[in-house]
Amino acid sequence: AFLPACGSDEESENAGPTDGAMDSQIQDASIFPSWAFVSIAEVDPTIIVEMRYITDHNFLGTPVRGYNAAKCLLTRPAATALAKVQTELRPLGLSLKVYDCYRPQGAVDHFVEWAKDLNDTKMRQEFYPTVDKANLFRDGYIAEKSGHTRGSTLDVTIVALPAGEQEVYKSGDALRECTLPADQRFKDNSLDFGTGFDCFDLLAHPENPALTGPQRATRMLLRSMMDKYGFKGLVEEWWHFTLRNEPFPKTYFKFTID
Ligand SMILES: C[C@@H](N)C(=O)N[C@H](C)C(=O)O
Ligand SMILES: [Zn+2]
Repeated sequence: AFLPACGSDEESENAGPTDGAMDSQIQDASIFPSWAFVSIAEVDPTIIVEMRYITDHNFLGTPVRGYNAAKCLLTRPAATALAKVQTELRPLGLSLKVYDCYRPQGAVDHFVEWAKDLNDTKMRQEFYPTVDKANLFRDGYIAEKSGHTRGSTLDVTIVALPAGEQEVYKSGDALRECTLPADQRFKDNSLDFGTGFDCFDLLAHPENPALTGPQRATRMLLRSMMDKYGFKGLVEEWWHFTLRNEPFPKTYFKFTID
């Protein structure tokens, strides 16, 4: 049987504990461990799921390997903690919306292959308008060993209810910079966090001083709610969170999302 890749070199914000309660139980990271993972829809069906990497509307401009179903899979402790955040947000007329959850290692490998082709800048205008493609990994916007692959990391935003309409992206549509004001960039139904999702830019850094007061407050709301239930943010991306006490801090899973 395949033994999972293990190691601790990962995005610095995501360094987990040195050992995980469940790591030693993993036999084969290529097989879906249903005892350890769950679809968020089964835990809280009110959380909006908009898995971007199964679509063309992402920084590659093409569906990513390993995403065969639009499911948000998370480890059970991460899913339970996320449902608690949702329970606090709902009475405020707000809901979480997830863009990415568990990410198979094959998908990360696809990101790495894409990054090597510096001529493929199809989606640059929207997703990394000011950063050289060659620097996206170096600058911390994408990780070769990602917390997502350990199953307790997710990309998430907040939507006001009832959820507003969204634009539908079709391959080849004109792109607009993710750093533009909310009424000029891609029309997501998210609250205004100052940038779009997967906006690889200094403006996506949670503490960027150029944000307006309301944008800062929206980021603080998400971060404080996620923090309250055990998630830690990332310095480069306002949407990315990892469960601090993640059950598999050393296991990079390979199973596909089916
Ligand atoms: C690619 C982006 N959504 C993301 O999740 N970035 C972090 C750094 C990662 O790849 O783990
Ligand atoms: Zn992420």
